[in-house]
Formats: sequence, structure tokens, C-alpha cells
Amino acid sequence: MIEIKNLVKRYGNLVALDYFNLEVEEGEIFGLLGPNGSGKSTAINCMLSLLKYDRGSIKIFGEEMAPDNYKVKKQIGIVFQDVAVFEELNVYDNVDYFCGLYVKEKGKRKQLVEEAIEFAGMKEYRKTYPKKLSGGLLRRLNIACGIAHKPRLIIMDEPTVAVDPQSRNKILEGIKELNRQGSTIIYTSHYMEEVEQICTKIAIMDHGRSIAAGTKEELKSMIKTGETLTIEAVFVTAEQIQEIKQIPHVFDVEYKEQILTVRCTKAKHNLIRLLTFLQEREISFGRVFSELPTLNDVFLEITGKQLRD
Ligand SMILES: Nc1ncnc2c1ncn2[C@@H]1O[C@H](COP(=O)(O)OP(=O)(O)OP(=O)(O)O)[C@@H](O)[C@H]1O
Repeated sequence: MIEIKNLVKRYGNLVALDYFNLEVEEGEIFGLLGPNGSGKSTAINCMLSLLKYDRGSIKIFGEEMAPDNYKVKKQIGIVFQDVAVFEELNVYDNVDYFCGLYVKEKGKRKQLVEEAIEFAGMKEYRKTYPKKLSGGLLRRLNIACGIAHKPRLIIMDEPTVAVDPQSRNKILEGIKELNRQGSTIIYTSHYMEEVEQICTKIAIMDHGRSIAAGTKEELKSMIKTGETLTIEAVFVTAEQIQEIKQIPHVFDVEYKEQILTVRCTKAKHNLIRLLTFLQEREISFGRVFSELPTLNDVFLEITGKQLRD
């Protein structure tokens, strides 16, 4: 459905997209995950022909994307990070305006607008003006405006930044529902938990490149980490840390502020082995956690840094 090949975009000397590649199939909720400044918004804006790029190609629905390709643009819904609604129109009229850009027939449009308002959980606010809405409700209105015409492809650029948990859940559930109803979704975020929760495919971006892509299971199987053990331990010597590194399947040990973090490859009994070691050395410890790999581990192993600083 989307095919981006070797996209390069420079802002002056800054290379924002550096031979960026992406493939999205119909029916996916596709997460574009990357730290701030990794090039997510630039990729989206190029995809929509809102930005010119220096080289590479973008195909959407099998067609070359261009600023005047309205046939393709008509089938795309966009929800930007910054809310873009009209202050002088109430909720209903805002959604009706944006839907009207695509759907001219009044009866059909009325039904679509009603559905979008219901979908955003804003029925009781239909006559309310944007000024009176909370931040979370404004975001939901922004989404309703972007999706009312039931586009085949919906692109959302960080729709949950700085929203309250209730609206955030509503938005995430909404994205899944839109997907169930048949839309393919591209979703950018730097919140890895959200991407893990809703996306069927993920591309991880860093410095304008897609550094890994696949399902979350595929991404996790690309890395060495099978389990991360975290233990509160009051005092561990440098010598003991070296000994822990020798325990089978352990490949990385960190000890900071009385927290021992031990990364192991996938194996049975990693935790038991480590706890036995601590008991034998009479190292007193408190709470113990065992975590399966996260997308942050994928990012950490590939780039050597945390997804979130
Ligand atoms: N109009 C612009 N002019 C110059 N540099 C820009 C411009 N827009 C973005 N950049 C730079 O390009 C790089 C990629 O930015 P972009 O906004 O695409 O990243 P992002 O992953 O979407 O980040 P965020 O999560 O903060 O939105 C960053 O270094 C950014 O500072």
C-alpha cells in the first residue's frame, strides 16, 4: 500500500531522512517509532507531498505520490500533532467542514459526521466551541475531523502527546476500531508502550533511517536480550559484578544507585541462577523483577542508547 525507497531529505546541512525505506501493507496498524528528532514527522510530510525531498520515491496505493495527486490524497486522512480546528465553529460544524472537503452529498455527510462524533465520544459536546474543550477533548475533535470521511489510509502524527490517560485510552481504542472498520493506520510515536499495545507492524527510526522493522515479536527476536533481571541490592562489589558476568547466559551487567540490572539471553533458570549467586555471596537484596525484552531493548541493542533519555 505504501512503498518508500531511499528517501533523502535535507534541511540545509541537516540530513533529516537518510535513505529512508518503508513498506506498509493494507490492513496494518503501522507504528513509526523513534526518539524526538529522528525524522518521523519529516517522513510523514514527505509521504503526503507537503514537503519536497531531495531524492528517492514514494508510492501510495501503487501510484507515485505527487502534490497534485488528488485521487490518492482523497483516500487519506491526516491527524497532525498540532490541533488544527476552527475556533469560530462548534464541534459538529468543525467535523462537518473537514468531512465536506471530501464528501459533498449532504445526507451521507450528516451520517458520517454523526458517526465521527460518536466515535470520538463527543456527543454531548456537539454544540461546544473549541475554546471550551479540554486538551484531551480537543485532540479527540482533531481526530474526528481527520477521519470522518472514512479514509482508506489514516496517518496520525503523535496523536497522544500530552493528553490525559482517559483520552489517551480512548484514542488508542479508537485507532484499533478504525482499523477493524477497514482503515490502514500509520502512527508515529515516541511512546514505545503505545506502539507495543496497538501496532501490528513497527519500524524503528533513528537519525533519519529505519533501523529495524517487523512485528514486535520479530523485532525482539533480532536481539540478544531474552530477559532483563532487575534487583535492588544494597552493596555489590566490582569483583562480584565481574563474577555475575561469568554466569551462563548473562551478557551485560550494570550496577547503579543500588539497582543491579542483568541482561541475559533467552534461557530457563536465569533468575534462579542469579539469586543463588547473590545468596551464596551473602549479598542482601530487596525487590526482584524479571522482564521480557521491550522495544527499548531492541533500540538499545541496535543504537547503544535508550529510546527515551
Ligand atoms: N523545518 C525545518 N527546518 C530545519 N530543520 C528541521 C525542520 N523540521 C525538522 N527539522 C529537523 O529535522 C530533524 C527531524 O525532525 P522531525 O520533526 O522530522 O523529527 P521527529 O522524529 O518527528 O521528532 P518529534 O518527535 O520531535 O516531532 C530534527 O533534527 C529537526 O530538528
